[in-house]
Amino acid sequence: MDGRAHAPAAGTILNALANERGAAFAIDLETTATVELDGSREVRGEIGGAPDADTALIERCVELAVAEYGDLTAGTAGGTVRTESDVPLAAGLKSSSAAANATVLATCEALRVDVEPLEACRLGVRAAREVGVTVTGAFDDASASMLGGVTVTDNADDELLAHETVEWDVLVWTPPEQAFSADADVEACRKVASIADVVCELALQGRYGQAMSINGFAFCGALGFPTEPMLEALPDVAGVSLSGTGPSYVAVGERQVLADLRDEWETRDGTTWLTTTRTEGAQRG
Ligand SMILES: Nc1ncnc2c1ncn2[C@@H]1O[C@H](COP(=O)(O)OP(=O)(O)O)[C@@H](O)[C@H]1O
Ligand SMILES: O=C(O)C1=C[C@@H](OP(=O)(O)O)[C@@H](O)[C@H](O)C1
Repeated sequence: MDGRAHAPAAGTILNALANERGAAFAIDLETTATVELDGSREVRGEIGGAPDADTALIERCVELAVAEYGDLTAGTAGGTVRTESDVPLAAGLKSSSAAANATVLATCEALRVDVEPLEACRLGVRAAREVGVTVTGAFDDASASMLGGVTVTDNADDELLAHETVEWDVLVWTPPEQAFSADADVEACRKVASIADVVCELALQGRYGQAMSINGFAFCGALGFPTEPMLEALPDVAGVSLSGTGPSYVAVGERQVLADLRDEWETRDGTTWLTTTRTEGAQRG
């Protein structure tokens, strides 16, 4: 019983580490998961190109999806899961959400069951909480990846507050470091909670660019990332922010403005992508 699915990465509008409310937008980088269920009673995970990375998240996603939707008497417990990804791991671009969503959907495909997208998304969030790769559950990132477009969420109860389709050009810069969400300084983030409340209000009003830039300054301050990349982007972009807990930065705005900014961001080490938002979220097949 085989299944395959893919899910996009995302960039940040509001980091949920301050007040558990978050907002994110799907971007055109993606992760593909392939699941084979063989009744072997154990799930073995593999991450393409990263043999030493932690496979607990995708293994737990398969286990939970089989337990929830599989017929265990039909020999579905156990098997293999493999991801292939364009999304750098632990770079603030929601590699974990993309991997979890793709894996849950690939398992549903292998089981030949239809599951409502937000239900599948919440299962991946549960897996992320159980294996400890998240602080709040990151339903903001997971829902943006699952649905496409922008989502605003309350991660305290995995509630979707807003979902909007957007078509933006996006510039991403990923320095050559990693920053695992589970290691983030949550106490420092909580100090900017009153600023995060304002960012949330702006996001709920659809003022995403302003929301992003305020988020960026607040969380660069709280997490100790430089604001220079943001100042290089402003005032010409519509919005710019540290993405997630870093180290990546994302900017949105006119394509030519972003192309000029890319020339500046490219003088630093790392990788830049001039890409777009994704209106279509995670898909089976
Ligand atoms: N392609 C992938 N396949 C399987 N697991 C992945 C993949 N990408 C990320 N993960 C899981 O997510 C963890 C990183 O999550 P996190 O620190 O939140 O980074 P990000 O901001 O990229 O989501 C990794 O340690 C790994 O467990
Ligand atoms: O673990 C979490 O609860 C979160 C991690 C952060 O994202 P990254 O995983 O991209 O750093 C953050 O932006 C998100 O709102 C919540």
